[in-house]
Amino acid sequence: MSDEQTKLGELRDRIDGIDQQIMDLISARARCAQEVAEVKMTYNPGADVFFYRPEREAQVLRRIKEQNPGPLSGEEMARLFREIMSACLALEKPMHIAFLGPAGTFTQAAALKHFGHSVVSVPLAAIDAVFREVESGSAHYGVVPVENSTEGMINHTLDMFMSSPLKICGEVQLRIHHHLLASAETREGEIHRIYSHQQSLAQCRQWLDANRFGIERVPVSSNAEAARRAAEEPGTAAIAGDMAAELYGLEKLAGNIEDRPDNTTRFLIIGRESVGPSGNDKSSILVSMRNKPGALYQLLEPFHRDGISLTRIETRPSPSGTWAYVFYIDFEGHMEEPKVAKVLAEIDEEAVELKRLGSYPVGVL
Ligand SMILES: C=C(O[C@@H]1C=C(C(=O)O)C=C[C@H]1O)C(=O)O
Repeated sequence: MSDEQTKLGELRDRIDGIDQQIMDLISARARCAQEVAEVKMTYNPGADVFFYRPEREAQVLRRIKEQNPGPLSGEEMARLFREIMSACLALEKPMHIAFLGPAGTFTQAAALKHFGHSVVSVPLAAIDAVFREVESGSAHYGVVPVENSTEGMINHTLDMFMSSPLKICGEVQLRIHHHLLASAETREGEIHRIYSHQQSLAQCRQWLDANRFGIERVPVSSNAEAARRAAEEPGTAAIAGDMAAELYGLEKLAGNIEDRPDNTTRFLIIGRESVGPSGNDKSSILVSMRNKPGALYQLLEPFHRDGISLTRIETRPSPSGTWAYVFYIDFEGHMEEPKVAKVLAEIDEEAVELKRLGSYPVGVL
């Protein structure tokens, strides 16, 4: 045996030993999580016990990122632990997660990034269908897109909160990389039409103008639908992400064609239960004010006075009348914090309506 082979043999023996230890430890962890579930059931007999605790999971992942010794990056280590927690939780009851489908959308990628792969992900055709599925209890949680760094807010999602009783339970951000995709049978020169979702066409507008000028762009209901069509219709291409490319067996003609390299979409996790404080939280509210001078100032002043940072404010037309507005506001902090509770109580006195959409951990992954 050569020196190289001897050394490799030793290292592989060590890896085998370490793998055995990792497996034993993961199994011990899984048994602990099972015991947590038993304790929750014992102390809440007959209740519909929520095993999943978003604030606790956020704390676990944050600690992993902070204490990770390397050489793996904190993100990578947290991703591995995300999957371990997901598998442990699924021992009790795999969660059903409704998302804006079809299979292969960025929303599905966001759902799996947030919950890990040991969930049942349920594709639905529209944002309001995702809300209904969670409201009815058919799904435990839902995942919907809310804003994109290039294209702005997804108004349909914001407007759903005006009428829905659901809470925001979490957020997850996903870097969005778009590719120009076609089936193996389609040659580049034959492409006469490019399918994609409206948002994605907008996110790649400059690239398309510079590189595929004059080719028809056809908006469809999702990127996954675009990929499905490109797979079926010769002479067409799709703009979509890796998941859709893989699902429909498409080849990449050009990769990462989004105009802005930091192109990111933020998704919300919606559920029926409020989430407790995790130590690093955000909150969202909807407020409608009386239409009088200084109304917006009056709304924002208490936040400023108490040093609460707003992370987003968005204006939407109110469903109740022409030229009436509803403000959608995200800010730092949890509604159970006294300072936040005080500001919200003040706003409640002045507002026509204040709807608390929820407090939730700042996205960790
Ligand atoms: C174990 C618990 O239940 C679930 C599983 C977790 C885990 O595997 O670490 C964390 C939070 C919950 O989603 C718990 O509440 O601590």
